[in-house]
Amino acid sequence: MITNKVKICGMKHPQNINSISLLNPDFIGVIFYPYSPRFIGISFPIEIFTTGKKVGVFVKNSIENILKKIQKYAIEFGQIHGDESIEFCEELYKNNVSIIKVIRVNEAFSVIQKYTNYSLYILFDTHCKEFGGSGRKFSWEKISEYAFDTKFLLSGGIGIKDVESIKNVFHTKFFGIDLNSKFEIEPGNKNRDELKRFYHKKKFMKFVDTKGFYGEFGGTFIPEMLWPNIKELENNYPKIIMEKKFQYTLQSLLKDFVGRPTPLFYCEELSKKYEAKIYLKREDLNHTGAHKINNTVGQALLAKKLGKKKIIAETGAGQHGVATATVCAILNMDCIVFMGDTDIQRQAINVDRMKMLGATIIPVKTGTLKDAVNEALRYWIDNPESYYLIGSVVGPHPYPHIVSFFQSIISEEIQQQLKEKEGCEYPDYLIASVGGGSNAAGAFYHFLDNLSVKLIAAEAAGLGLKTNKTASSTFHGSKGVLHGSLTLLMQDEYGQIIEPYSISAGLDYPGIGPMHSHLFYTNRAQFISITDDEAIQAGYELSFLQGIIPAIESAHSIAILPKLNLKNNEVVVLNLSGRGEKDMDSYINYMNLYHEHDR
Ligand SMILES: O=C(O)c1ccccc1NCC(=O)[C@H](O)[C@H](O)COP(=O)(O)O
Repeated sequence: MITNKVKICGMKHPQNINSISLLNPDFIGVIFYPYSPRFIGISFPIEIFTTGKKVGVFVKNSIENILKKIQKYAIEFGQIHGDESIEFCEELYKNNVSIIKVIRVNEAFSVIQKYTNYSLYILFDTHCKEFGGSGRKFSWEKISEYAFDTKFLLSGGIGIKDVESIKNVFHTKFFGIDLNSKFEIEPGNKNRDELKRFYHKKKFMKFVDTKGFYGEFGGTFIPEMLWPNIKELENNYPKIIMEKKFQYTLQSLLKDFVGRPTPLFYCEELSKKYEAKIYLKREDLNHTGAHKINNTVGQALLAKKLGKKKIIAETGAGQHGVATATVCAILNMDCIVFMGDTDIQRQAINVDRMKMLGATIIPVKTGTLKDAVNEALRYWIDNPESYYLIGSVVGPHPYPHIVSFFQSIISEEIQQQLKEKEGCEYPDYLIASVGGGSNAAGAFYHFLDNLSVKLIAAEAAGLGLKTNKTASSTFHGSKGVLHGSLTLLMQDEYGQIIEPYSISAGLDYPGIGPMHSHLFYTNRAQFISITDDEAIQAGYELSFLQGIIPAIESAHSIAILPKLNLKNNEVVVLNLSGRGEKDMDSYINYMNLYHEHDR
């Protein structure tokens, strides 16, 4: 389990506190122990704390002093480090102090019992003569002996290298971690960049287990011949992605080449119509016209680091193919794109774009996206020196994890932008369309554990749920293995894949990624099916109301709006995953047919 709570302890300079507050720690600790090099001083302007619950750290202090400090600085928690008597704790408790009792681990855990009635949390720290801030770890195995109900934080020498082991602490009372000296430039002065990297890494390892399962979905179900390729990727990706240099190159490209951050646009007319506050996350404004490039930049850099020179990719709507060809062009890599011939016809302009960017297109006979994936996997078996750059949160582990992580920039930005615009980091509703599910995975990512955010996934119902022309994988799907992972897919009684259909080339995939299957099974996200008709109408509505022609994939999300019972002032964020130029023929043909039918 990876816990969400982080306490950052021991800053003593106002400027430093200010900049660390911007990372939104859950708790900020200041030290009132004069013998500590992190002692906050006698008169400190503590009103500068902007976020996080304030924790005062006290060692062998008197009750009177503790209460005075707590009152003066409006402190919310008293962390006590001495060998306090039970009467001492009781007195603080009676004075409404929320106690964090520190247990220096070399004591028998039975000693904790007497404190549990009066402490809100226990903080386990390494036993040392300084009482805290030693930078030394204790053996976390000992924690398995802890059997009381009070939640605990882990502390003592925790650094950036510990993220993996934190994730492997399985204890129901494990509540948070405390960071201190391992993130310092000098005592009392925290290194914001290092802390940022820690947060980043912690978020990265969230949700998926080490074998690539999201709950019961995911994993690696592949032919033996692919095993070495997958293992090479699995063994190297966390290390490479977390490297400072890799992150620097990735962030620079996202900013200067892709054009991030994309705007969060308030839609006045849509908001009036649906009586809510509706925002669009403008992924359509990315270079190449969709969210797909967030992932291709990341994976192509990863491939380069692995020493690969040739990229292979599949594409449905052509957006992933174009994004891959674009990145290969700028990074000077060979690019082969597999594409179903049905899609080649529907997305002719994207085919031309890929060719112009230098990619080789391999048509897959009588096929769409699923056939393109099959063919790409076959090619990869025969050409293991190449890198398979998957475009959605599908495929064997670690692909769903890698793709969702590279797309998580979407929700990271939404959080920051909502804070600026609404003063709150999260919306009431977050809506995104799901084919394989990469744009939705990115838009949901940082909100997954905030249960007050209602996650809505728009699936393609095609001509209707009751027809055989549909791509609603949750409605028609059952558990099975698709393209290397256990997930929900549309299959017949013999386990053969049912051909999906949607007017949107990007949504007619016969399954959804394992993360989405898990969100569906656990009811964390609601999946709503949208017909071609509804999507096209919604695409026209967004065009004339807001001046934005959406990709038909994204129009499925717009079509969700009338289906929600929105209340005034509820904040809705819709991920506008792509722009509609590539779909002009489909829009126009559909409307012509519609009007012919009317006549
Ligand atoms: O940090 C100090 O100097 C300190 C001194 C005396 C008592 C407590 C102190 N720190 C408060 C903490 O709870 C620390 O964050 C905890 O001991 C972990 O520190 P570290 O080992 O440096 O990560």
